[in-house]
Amino acid sequence: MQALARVAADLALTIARGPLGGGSLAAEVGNNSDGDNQKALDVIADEAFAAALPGTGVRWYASEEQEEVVEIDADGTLGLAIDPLDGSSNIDVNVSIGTIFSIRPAQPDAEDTFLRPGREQIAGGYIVYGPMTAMVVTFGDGVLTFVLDPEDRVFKPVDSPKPIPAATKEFAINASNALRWEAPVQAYVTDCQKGEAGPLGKTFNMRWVASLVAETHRILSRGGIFLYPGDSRKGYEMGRLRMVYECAPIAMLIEQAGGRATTGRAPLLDQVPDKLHARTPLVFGSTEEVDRVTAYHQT
Ligand SMILES: O=P(O)(O)OC[C@H]1O[C@](O)(COP(=O)(O)O)[C@@H](O)[C@@H]1O
Ligand SMILES: [Mg+2]
Ligand SMILES: [Mg+2]
Repeated sequence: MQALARVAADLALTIARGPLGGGSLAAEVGNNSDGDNQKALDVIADEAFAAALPGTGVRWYASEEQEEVVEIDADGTLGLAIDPLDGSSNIDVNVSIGTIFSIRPAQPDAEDTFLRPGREQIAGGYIVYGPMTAMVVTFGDGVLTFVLDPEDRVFKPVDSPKPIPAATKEFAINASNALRWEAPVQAYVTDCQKGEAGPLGKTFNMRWVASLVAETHRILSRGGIFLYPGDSRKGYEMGRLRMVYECAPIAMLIEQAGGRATTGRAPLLDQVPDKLHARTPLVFGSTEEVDRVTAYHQT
């Protein structure tokens, strides 16, 4: 955790300086294993986290930016899966971005460490680089929040978020894909949009930041429901978000904060990914609405 915090404090400074560091942090520098464009900051973040890990007890390092698991220390007891830079499309528009991490017991086999249910995580969390930089983490017994003090560059504990309210009137989904969603998701969002006169009987607000960390931070702060379902675009049958280093740690945090996280159909933390970069549909947030989405999938 100290190594993660040190790198995060450095990244927060790099991000805050933007172009003052020389060159664009959003410059395209290649493609990752998922076919995504890699931005300069994706690579800077990945290299910085990997370089900070020797001697910390981490054996296996799995990153969105690397095709395969990397061995750090052969005698380490932990596996670290990481999305070094989440919300890459927001780097050059000065909107919140983040890092998502998941810590697991190391297994003898590199991939087998991560191809297991999210319930086996030791810790899950994120760092959000926004108007303030904060680290939010769970070790399986509630949620802890630390804010980076820019004056001395130390992460300091602050009050934990209150439990996520069970009821909400705010949903988050990339509505540009509406015509391609599966029928249950189309039906649910249409019913949200019908407002008070519709079957849900309340008027909803909508948000879409396009940074999973920022959406999670908002939902931990005031509730809400987030959906990234599968859709009919090629390669998006299972949505966009990756199970091992995006969805599993976020789901652990959300459950620890009293919310719910599912695939739309079943608890996310019970699912077993079939490959390191496997995608999964993700629905999480306030329990009443997440349960409602599950019910729409059952009818
Ligand atoms: O551009 P879209 O389809 O709205 O997707 C936005 C989602 O993609 C992501 O940016 C994916 O993460 P990366 O930036 O790490 O690839 C999420 O943070 C966000 O929720
Ligand atoms: Mg991401
Ligand atoms: Mg990323």
